[in-house]
Amino acid sequence: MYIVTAQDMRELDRQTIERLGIPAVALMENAGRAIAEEIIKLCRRRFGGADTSAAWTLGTSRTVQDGGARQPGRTEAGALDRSPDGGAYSPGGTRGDGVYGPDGTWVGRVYGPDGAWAGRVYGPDGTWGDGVYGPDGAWAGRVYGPDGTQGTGGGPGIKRPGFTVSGDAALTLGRAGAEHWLVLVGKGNNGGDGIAAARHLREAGIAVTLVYAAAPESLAGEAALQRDAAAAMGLPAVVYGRDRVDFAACSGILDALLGTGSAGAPRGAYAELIAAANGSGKPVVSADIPSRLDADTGQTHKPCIHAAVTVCLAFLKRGLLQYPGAGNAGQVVVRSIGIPAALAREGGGPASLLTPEVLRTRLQGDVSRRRSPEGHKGTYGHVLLAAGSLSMSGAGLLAARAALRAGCGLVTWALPSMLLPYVIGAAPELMLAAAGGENGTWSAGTAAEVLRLSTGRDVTAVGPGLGRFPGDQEWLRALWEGIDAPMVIDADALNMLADSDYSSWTSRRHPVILTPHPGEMARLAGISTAEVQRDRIGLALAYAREHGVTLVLKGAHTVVATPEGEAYVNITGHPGMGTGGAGDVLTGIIAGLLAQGLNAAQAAAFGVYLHGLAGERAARQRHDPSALIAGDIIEAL
Ligand SMILES: NC(=O)C1=CN([C@@H]2O[C@H](COP(=O)(O)OP(=O)(O)OC[C@H]3O[C@@H](n4cnc5c(N)ncnc54)[C@H](OP(=O)(O)O)[C@@H]3O)[C@@H](O)[C@H]2O)[C@@H](O)CC1
Ligand SMILES: Nc1ncnc2c1ncn2[C@@H]1O[C@H](COP(=O)(O)OP(=O)(O)O)[C@@H](O)[C@H]1O
Ligand SMILES: [K+]
Repeated sequence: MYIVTAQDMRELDRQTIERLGIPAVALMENAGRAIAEEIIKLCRRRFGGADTSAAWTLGTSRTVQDGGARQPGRTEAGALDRSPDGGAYSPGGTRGDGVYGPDGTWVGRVYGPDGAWAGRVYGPDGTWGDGVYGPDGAWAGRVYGPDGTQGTGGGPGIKRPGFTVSGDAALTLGRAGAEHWLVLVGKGNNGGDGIAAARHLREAGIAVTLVYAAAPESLAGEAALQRDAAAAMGLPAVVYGRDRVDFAACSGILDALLGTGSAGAPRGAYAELIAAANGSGKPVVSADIPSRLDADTGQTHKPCIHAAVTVCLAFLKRGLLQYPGAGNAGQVVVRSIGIPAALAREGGGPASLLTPEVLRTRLQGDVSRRRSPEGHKGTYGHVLLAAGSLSMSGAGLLAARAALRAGCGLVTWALPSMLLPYVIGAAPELMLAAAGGENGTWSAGTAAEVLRLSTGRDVTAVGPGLGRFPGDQEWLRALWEGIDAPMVIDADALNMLADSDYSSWTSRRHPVILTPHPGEMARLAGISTAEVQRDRIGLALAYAREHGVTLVLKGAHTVVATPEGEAYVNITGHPGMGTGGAGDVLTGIIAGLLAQGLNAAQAAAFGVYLHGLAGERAARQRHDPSALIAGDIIEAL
């Protein structure tokens, strides 16, 4: 899934319209339909799947895969469901709508292999009874078996006749009459998308009222065409500031005020409508992006819409992945509107969301972690780790153990000799090597020993728990220039780099992966942490390209950027991972993957993805995610 800037989007739009000859209004129609469909899904979800109108077409079920393991909580194909506890799976991997957890709370819905909503729950034998009831006795919806049979009263299925007719299930809502949506319309194309959606909602029997932020006469182009079509259909419309808008009476709000063409803080009526929508307590669905979120950086202007769902059109916008904006977007659903992905590829490969599919296809990585039947420890590579000091020996231990759990064959951990007796036995699988440092700290003179130890090793990782010491920049330079294998550089070793003019060092034959958290990134780039966070994707891309390194900019939605100008944004992981040592674990994982032969981009991307997944898994095993500690991530790998 591609991630684009507003400028990329305008260019892709232009090419679709000019090169392919697809009229702009056709794209807007597609956008409107997609938004309406997502609103209808939201309406169904709100009633726990009790809506039966679409049930007469059969959904399919799918198993959500994450590189081999089933992954509850992430709907991969369309929706970025960030709730780690979003779904319940049957042993067969199917999940239904209206599924209730043991505590009586609704746990979510299921998507089929084609990305279509499966809608209902299947029993282990493939049949389903007429009603599924939650623990509180409320009816949770009806279920069809994979063969199209539907049971009654919990009994086995009744075969339906061979001839069936189905309607437009995606635009059908059984209890549509109970809904009334306000559609907030800006004067640009975002507003045009909203009006097109309103027409489709109306067709589905949902009452809509258009609320124009500006005089309707100010709309131009395709948006004006939509305005006229809506008027010709008799859609009720009011103008904010002139007519009364009753937020209390509506059941939901479509935010089509401002999209990728907007800039700065919202003005006048726009600001008032955004504040009123946020304060209404009603679910808000945003068209493309929440109004006044910066589509490129994720910065939010005041006020900015807080959406329950964002229906992002064509391609994922960068700002939807970057905080704070990501926190305003709710569930993000990316919907096609007829702009071919091939155009995005031609345009030089923008950033991608890090999914198993992207790992396999764009990065061409083997994410199976398969072992060869005739493999042995030598097959899977040897990591040398230079890490740990008296007050931070645990950082080295975490990184070393994580490398082993990532599957590499051997790990040698070089550490100050004074610490050696204390860590012997802490992880018996490790090999230990003393590298100077009688007082438990590193010294510049240990460079020669680390270089000697690196000979014949597949990768060297330096940094976790290293500390700073006199002459450390020259120490790192010696390793940089002398180690004839890929390197992973983390923690204090990054601070050494930040204090050095390392672009003047002899360039390396083998790749370097830097894994800074935002504070370390700030030092590397010579800017403030706030500036780093302002545009993480843009900064990572620029830094990786300029310095010829693979950069892993850590933090929520870690960005991996390559020297060739590609970026990957990861969405596995969760806030429980904000705990000391979690980054050391990542360093170990990436080094372990490099040792097994993955290239720098593959190891960084797959490492970040796995690290997040393991963190999610580990958190589920705790009573509360905040109890997670870094070692748990290793155990969950
Ligand atoms: N084929 C297509 O066309 C496709 C279009 N698509 C859709 O179009 C959207 C982009 O549309 P867009 O470029 O028209 O810009 P948009 O976001 O509606 O806003 C511009 C308007 O807002 C105004 N305005 C700006 N800043 C403001 C502020 N701070 N406070 C208040 N007002 C402000 C500005 O007014 P002005 O400053 O000119 O007075 C101008 O009138 C995109 O997000 C997607 O939804 C997609 O479906 C793909 C196909
Ligand atoms: N909110 C979050 N969501 C996802 N991942 C997170 C979150 N907070 C922290 N992490 C991950 O945890 C790790 C923390 O690394 P770092 O700050 O270097 O910790 P340490 O230096 O203690 O090892 C990073 O990989 C980061 O991406
Ligand atoms: K919007």
